[in-house]
Amino acid sequence: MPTEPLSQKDIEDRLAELPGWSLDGDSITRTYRLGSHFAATGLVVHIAQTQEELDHHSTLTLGYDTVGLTVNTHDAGGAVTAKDFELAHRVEDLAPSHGAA
Ligand SMILES: C[C@H](O)[C@H](O)[C@H]1CNC2=NC(N)=NC(=O)C2=N1
Repeated sequence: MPTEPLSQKDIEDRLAELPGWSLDGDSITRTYRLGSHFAATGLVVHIAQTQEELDHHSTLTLGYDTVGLTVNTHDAGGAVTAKDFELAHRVEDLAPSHGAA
């Protein structure tokens, strides 16, 4: 997976395919709402497993019933790369099984 920084247009085009995700400074970010604190915690664990598989890690924020992700690519100097979108798509695929909205 390439780690070249993506252009602003490429980022915007890719975000258009990811409802709920947005650009926050030099990172992409999404907050999921869950049905309970326990469900939110379970989602965090599942995301952590996926991040280990990808060897690509976001900053995860666990709230009462929310999970926030904020990610960019350290190896690209903190720019947004295709690896960040790969993680975003993987999380989008697994979040519904936790009842995430
Ligand atoms: C050594 C290890 O493979 C690298 O440090 C990985 C770990 N997780 C990572 N996560 C993120 N977000 N960006 C990286 O560049 C990165 N690099």
